[in-house]
Amino acid sequence: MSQQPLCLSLRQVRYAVGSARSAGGVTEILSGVDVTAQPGQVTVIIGPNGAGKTTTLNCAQGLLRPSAGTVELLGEDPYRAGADLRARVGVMLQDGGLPQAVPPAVLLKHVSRLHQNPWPLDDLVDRLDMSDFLTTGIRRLSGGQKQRVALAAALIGDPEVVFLDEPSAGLDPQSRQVVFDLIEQLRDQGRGIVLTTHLLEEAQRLADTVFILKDGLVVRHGTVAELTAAHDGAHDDAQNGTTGQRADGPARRLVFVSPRRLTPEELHAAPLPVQLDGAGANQAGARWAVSDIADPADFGSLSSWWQHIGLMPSEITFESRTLEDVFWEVSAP
Ligand SMILES: Nc1ncnc2c1ncn2[C@@H]1O[C@H](COP(=O)(O)OP(=O)(O)OP(=O)(O)O)[C@@H](O)[C@H]1O
Repeated sequence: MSQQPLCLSLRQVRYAVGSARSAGGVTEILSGVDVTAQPGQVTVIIGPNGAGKTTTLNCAQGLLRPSAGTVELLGEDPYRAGADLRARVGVMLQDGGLPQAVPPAVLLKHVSRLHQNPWPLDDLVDRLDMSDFLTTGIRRLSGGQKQRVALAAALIGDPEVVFLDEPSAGLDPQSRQVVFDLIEQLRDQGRGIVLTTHLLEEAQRLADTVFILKDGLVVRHGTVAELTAAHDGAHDDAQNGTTGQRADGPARRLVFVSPRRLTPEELHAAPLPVQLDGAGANQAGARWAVSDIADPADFGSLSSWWQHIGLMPSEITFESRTLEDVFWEVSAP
């Protein structure tokens, strides 16, 4: 990865709730998180529910004070910094946090007046395709429309760094495209964008750098190409983050269709991790994925396994390895 100045750095950030004297004791939510972001890049944080993504963003924005570690946002400690830093940062929270009684036009004009060099409102309305509902009370807007208002509110101050917590949650494909295009424009303008998402296709498409969080720790990080390569340049951040890479070159994902259900014993005997593809069920006709086929020996061992269990797949296809494959590898218990 190129070494540019950072717009955000979290080093060994810990965050705990509760106290030793309370009934539940202390619960550590972040256990030493390292995340960095550069201007002109989209940095994506992914991880299962409860991994600590929102808590990481909250520490990065100065909304929470870490119990240990350091946070620098545009060179300052965001928890102690004043209004000057806040004016350079845009934030779109997961629950929007929008006032319900006013229409978007009133809200955005008000927020715009709080900034010295606001983004021209007409341009933002145009880019986010908001003109149809600009004068409707926010309470009456659909989830996707509210989402776009929240994004506009995060951008109206013309920020250098933008935090977006699940920006495309609840959006239909067309609105999602509008938001994706805008995120790409923000990146091209040299802003730093840090976002969380559960949509791994979205992460794969937008991310310059991905951080995968699990149980309050970054378990892997790198570019999408690094994370999905056979011999990857991605960084294993936790001891258990390694995936046992072997050969150089692009890794492939093999998908086979099983004409019958596979037993737990058969799956246990597989030479490589075999997982149901997507949300499929273990039944006749199920699609099974093997996510890290790096050389012919892998294919040979799979073939021996099929022979051993007496299974003739009705279909075999190779696909490129995706971020979703990496996600499943590192999020397996
Ligand atoms: N103030 C708090 N007190 C107790 N537990 C908390 C608190 N804040 C967060 N948690 C817990 O910490 C864990 C991480 O929460 P966080 O919201 O950061 O996860 P997340 O990765 O953003 O999850 P999701 O994908 O569901 O949005 C969760 O188990 C959550 O319940």
